[in-house]
Amino acid sequence: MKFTKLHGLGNSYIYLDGFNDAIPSEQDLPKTAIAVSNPYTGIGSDGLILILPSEGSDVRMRVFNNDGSEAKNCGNGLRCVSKYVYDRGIVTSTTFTIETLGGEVEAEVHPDDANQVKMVTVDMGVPRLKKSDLPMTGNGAEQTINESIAIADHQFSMTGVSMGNPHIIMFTDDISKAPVSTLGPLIEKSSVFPEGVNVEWVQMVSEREMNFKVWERGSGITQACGTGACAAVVAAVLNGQSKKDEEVIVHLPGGDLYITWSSKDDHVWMRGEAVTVCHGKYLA
Ligand SMILES: N[C@H](CCC[C@H](N)C(=O)O)C(=O)O
Repeated sequence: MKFTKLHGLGNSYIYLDGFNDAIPSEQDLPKTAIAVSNPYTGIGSDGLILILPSEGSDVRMRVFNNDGSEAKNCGNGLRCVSKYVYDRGIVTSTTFTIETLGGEVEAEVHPDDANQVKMVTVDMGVPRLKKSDLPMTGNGAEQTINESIAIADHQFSMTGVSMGNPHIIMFTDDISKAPVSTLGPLIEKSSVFPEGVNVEWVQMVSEREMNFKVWERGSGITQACGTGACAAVVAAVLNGQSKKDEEVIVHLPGGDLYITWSSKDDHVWMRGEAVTVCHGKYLA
């Protein structure tokens, strides 16, 4: 099986090109995601991403976490898919649309003088803020903004944001002390989140800068989460820590993303790198 490995700030996936190559059958996709993600017996990644033809958009992206579960969106994946389809001539324009389970987005690649794409901008659309959008249970308020929620004998102040996939954000004064590996999985699997959740901790540096760590639903600790960074900036604005229309630099473990929540159309814009690691043939 032919593949390409790409990463966005160290959040790497194995990409299969459904325009040019054969891809596994539907029922084999979860186990393929688990197998190729394994760093010892597979290729090593945070999951599997399919690049597919689309009925209504230019391209369709499907995302599988390294536990085989299918995600509804993936910001780093969208930037890498954008780089791939432009590099391979699957699209001929520098702007195009990508269909995801979480909705359609618009991407723009920024080729340099040598027509090489390093930076990509994605219009991630409108964040969804209702509890029912994640989904999540809670105190009955329609939105979860700095709401005190009890999980596993802990009390958390949480803000819930969906970017097509669910995110719960907590603010901390010291990101180095965020209990990502211990409390991340407990929150992810809590009954508060019937479909699971991506869990983010944020330390504000200023109105326009934050430090960020993530425990991803279905993949655990990753170097970066693009949808999570978007959700974190939305949460910061909702909590009065940042402002709409002001670009926020998000320092993730694997690098920086630039996020703006526009007041013009309520869309969230994400700008960041996309890197091709290798092309290969998976034989197992
Ligand atoms: N790493 C991805 C998020 C994957 C989300 C997935 N873990 C889920 O929603 O189940 C990103 O860059 O947005």
